[in-house]
Amino acid sequence: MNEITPLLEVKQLSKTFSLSNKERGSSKSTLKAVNNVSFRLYKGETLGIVGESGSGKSTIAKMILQLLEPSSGSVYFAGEDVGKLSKTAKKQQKATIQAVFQDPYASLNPRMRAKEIVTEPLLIHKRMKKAERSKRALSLLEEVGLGRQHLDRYPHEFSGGQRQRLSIARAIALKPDLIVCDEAVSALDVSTQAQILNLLKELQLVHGLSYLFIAHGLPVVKHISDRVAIMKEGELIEIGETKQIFHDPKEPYTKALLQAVPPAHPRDRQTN
Ligand SMILES: Nc1ncnc2c1ncn2[C@@H]1O[C@H](COP(=O)(O)OP(=O)(O)OP(=O)(O)O)[C@@H](O)[C@H]1O
Repeated sequence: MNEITPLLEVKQLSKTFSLSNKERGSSKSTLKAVNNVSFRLYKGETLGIVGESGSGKSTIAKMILQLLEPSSGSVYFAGEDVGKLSKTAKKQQKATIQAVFQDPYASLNPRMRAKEIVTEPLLIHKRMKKAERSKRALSLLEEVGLGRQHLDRYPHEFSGGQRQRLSIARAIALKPDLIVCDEAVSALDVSTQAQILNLLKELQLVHGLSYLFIAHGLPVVKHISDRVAIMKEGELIEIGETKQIFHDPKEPYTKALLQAVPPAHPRDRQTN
């Protein structure tokens, strides 16, 4: 990868879902969840992706994380077409792209202790022996502002913000290049949101991480994003420097989003 090769490049990415009869009345039909989306993300950069619920943000995230096959288009990582990699290369690449989701209750195994949760990726990718992993567990927790006293706790023994710190510790365990944050702070109250955003920024500086930061409202992405992309009904309708998007938006839809008090997402009812 040379200096100008983007870390991540999404080219004309589309995803169409077939809907069953039940979902769409009597006739079978399809839904274009993502339509011809292209963008680039560079090393050390944060790209915010904002759009209302159903605009296709998570579907893009899933295609980048190789959890969903694109219907057409490609995802390039460090200049390589992910769809064309061998099975082994794909597995290796998966380790370099990690994710933090909105609901740590759903993404953290309730029966695992914090020390096991944060080091499980190292076990899966056979990166370390047991003794080394225990040491790493503590350093990972410390990196996200938790401590020795948290090592043996289960997810339900943490607050919402602490659980998200745990998700972040797990996401950085394999020293990835990119973290996809899909509504990662949406369920948290405003002050906890700010703390988690600050933590993400610190980790970005220390580890040279890139973030794809997905949210349904613009305020959340304002202080973390270098650039912001706006999604509407599966299409990327505007992309620009954060300053430009906030102070000189081109699209009427972006202007409307800026004026809107973002509606509470149905999943945002969890309190800290
Ligand atoms: N597996 C699936 N089968 C059928 N339709 C799907 C599937 N996954 C997503 N969709 C539909 O695709 C569209 C885009 O969904 P997506 O989850 O990507 O949106 P989003 O912008 O992330 O919204 P949210 O913030 O609510 O998660 C929606 O209409 C959704 O119902």
